[in-house]
Amino acid sequence: MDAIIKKHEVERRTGRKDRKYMMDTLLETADDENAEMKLTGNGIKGLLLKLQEELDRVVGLDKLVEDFDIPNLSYLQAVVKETLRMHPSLPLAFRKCREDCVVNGYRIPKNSRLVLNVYAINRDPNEWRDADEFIPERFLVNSGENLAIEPDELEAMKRQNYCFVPFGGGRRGCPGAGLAAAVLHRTLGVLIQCFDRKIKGAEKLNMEQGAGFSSAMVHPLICYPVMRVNPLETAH
Ligand code: HEM
Repeated sequence: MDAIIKKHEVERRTGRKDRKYMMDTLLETADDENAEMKLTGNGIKGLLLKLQEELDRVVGLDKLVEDFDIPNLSYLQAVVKETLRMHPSLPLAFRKCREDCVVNGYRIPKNSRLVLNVYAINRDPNEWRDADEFIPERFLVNSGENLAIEPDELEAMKRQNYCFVPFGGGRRGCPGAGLAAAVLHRTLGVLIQCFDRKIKGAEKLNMEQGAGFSSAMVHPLICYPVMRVNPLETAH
């Protein structure tokens, strides 16, 4: 993989290229400093305070977040969705075409290998307002964007015209989506409920995402947890 990336990088930089492949698009995105919103320390602080306010109001301070609390934590759900939209763990999904077909005017011959660019679909500027900005509010019911959180994830995706596909879609869509969502909400909920955090280098925080087949950050985020409330103690 390193060799393929290197070859594309060399060809791109020396202008020796007559065709553009998906790898080139991914490399361009990695190079473009405007392609990724850089969340500031203050931006993250405001977001975390909003999450803590919701958790305190809905769950309280004397018990941990539980599964049955999740439907009432709309902002937490919106943050998880917006994170998966901007940073899908698998930015590409793969298919093989079983018969000749035409999609959007493009003829796709039988047996073609297809790579679906989940990253680009989730940030399609025709579907998303300010597509490269982290705006969890877009998923809230009153956002006016018709992307509101719905109990039936697959139905919601269909209505959104498949513009939000962090778990892929169709028959080979991720079968672990429900489990992943449950674990993400509960884990993130408990972490934010119980801890504040000190971010190393918060003043020049950079959320830039690297190129590649998993969504690693270019600059790893290092946080130190600071106990905020301990519901396990408060309960006794
Ligand atoms: C945040 C967590 C996760 C994300 C973002 C994610 C995303 C994805 C994506 C994009 C695909 C490809 C779907 C497609 O080609 O249409 C996939 C496939 C798959 N995922 Fe996940 N996944 C997650 C968690 C999980 C978990 C927890 C499990 C199992 C417990 C799981 C099991 C699978 C399996 C077995 C496939 C292959 C399905 C097939 O080829 O038919 N995933 N996942």
